[in-house]
Amino acid sequence: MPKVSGLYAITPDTDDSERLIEQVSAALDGGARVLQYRNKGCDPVRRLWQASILASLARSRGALFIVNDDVELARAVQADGVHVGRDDAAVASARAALGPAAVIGASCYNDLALARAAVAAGASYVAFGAVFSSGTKPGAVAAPLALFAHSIDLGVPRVAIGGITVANAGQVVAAGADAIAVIGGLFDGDDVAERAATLAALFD
Ligand SMILES: Cc1ncc(COP(=O)(O)OP(=O)(O)O)c(N)n1
Ligand SMILES: Cc1nc(C(=O)O)sc1CCOP(=O)(O)O
Ligand SMILES: [Mg+2]
Repeated sequence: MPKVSGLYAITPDTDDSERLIEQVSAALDGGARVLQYRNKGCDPVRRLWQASILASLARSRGALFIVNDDVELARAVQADGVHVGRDDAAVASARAALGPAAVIGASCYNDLALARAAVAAGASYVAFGAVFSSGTKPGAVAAPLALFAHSIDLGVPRVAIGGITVANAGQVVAAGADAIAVIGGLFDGDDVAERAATLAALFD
C-alpha cells in the first residue's frame, strides 16, 4: 500500500475551480505527496467536477489522492482513498466499500484509544489534531504533540493537522509526525509553491 508521508495538502473550500486548480498545481509542484479534496460547501455537480480534475492532477504528479468524507465520490473519481472522521462513515465500512488496496484515513483528534480502534478496523493512517489552533476549524479539540511519541507502535503513518504553518511545522516533524496536513498555512497566500517546498523539505 502506498505510504502517506511528507506534505499532505488539503484543499480550501472554494467554488473558484480555476484558482483551486492553479493553487493545487503549485502545491504539487512544491512537493506535496498527498492531496485531499475537502469541500464542504459546493454543489454536488461542481464537487464531482473539481474532484475529477484534482484526481488527474495528483495522478500526473505521482501524489496520492484522497477524498474527504465521501466514499461514493472517492469511488466515482477512482481516488486512492477516503478520509473519515467521527461524523462520517466508519473505517470498516469505508474499507469494505473501497477494497483492500484503498488508503483509508481516520481522524483521531487527541485520542490514542480511538487511533488503536481505527487501526484495528482497517485504517491505513491516523490523524491527530488540532496540533495548533486552526483558523479553518476554530473549534477543533487541541491535540498535544507528545501524541506522536506515544503512538509509534500503531504501525501506520501518523498525520498531524490543525494550524500548521511554515513557522511551526518544524516542531511537528521533530515530534515525530509522519506527515503534516495543511490547509490555510499552505493555501492562504500567493506563494503556494514556495510554502509547499519549504514544508516538504522538512521531511528530506
Ligand atoms: C488528514 C485529515 N485529518 C483530519 C481531518 C478532519 O476530518 P473530520 O474530523 O471528519 O473533519 P472534516 O474535515 O470532515 O471537517 C481531515 N479532513 N483530514
Ligand atoms: C479539517 C481539520 N481537522 C482538524 C482536526 O483537528 O481534526 S483541524 C482541521 C483544519 C485544518 O486546517 P488548517 O491547516 O487551515 O488549520
Ligand atoms: Mg469528515
